[in-house]
Amino acid sequence: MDGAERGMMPDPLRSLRIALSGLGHLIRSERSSLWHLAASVGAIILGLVLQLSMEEWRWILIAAALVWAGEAFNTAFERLGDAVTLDQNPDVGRAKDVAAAGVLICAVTAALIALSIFGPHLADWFYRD
Ligand SMILES: Nc1ncnc2c1ncn2[C@@H]1O[C@H](COP(=O)(O)OP(=O)(O)OP(=O)(O)O)[C@@H](O)[C@H]1O
Repeated sequence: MDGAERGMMPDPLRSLRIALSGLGHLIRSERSSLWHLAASVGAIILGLVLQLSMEEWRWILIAAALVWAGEAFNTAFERLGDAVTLDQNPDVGRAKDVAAAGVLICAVTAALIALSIFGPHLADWFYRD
């Protein structure tokens, strides 16, 4: 196998490194990522305090992943839009608006999931005798 063929082989470590570098860029460059980070850490702490079940943790994991993935795709669209043109362009503007709508859908869904998991626990905690 020559060098070129080896270059064609999938390298899971390289792919992981690239993905982590993208995640680093997401956290450093997007202010909203800090809110997602705070919300994720907050949900983990609250989940530990309220002693969530395994099933409930699964839903919290899905909710957090939904928001992070939505934000990642939105940021990717923003970068691609900016690479196409920094001038005003209705198609770029519309693409960014639609990507932002995707984030909103993910965030609202995640908030509803979190409410349905934490709500009953918090109600029990507040109203117990
Ligand atoms: N090149 C463009 N042409 C037309 N409209 C644009 C363009 N770039 C941005 N816009 C408009 O401005 C909005 C905000 O775009 P921008 O790239 O500033 O993202 P943002 O929402 O500020 O991103 P974030 O806060 O997540 O970094 C877009 O949703 C779009 O309506």
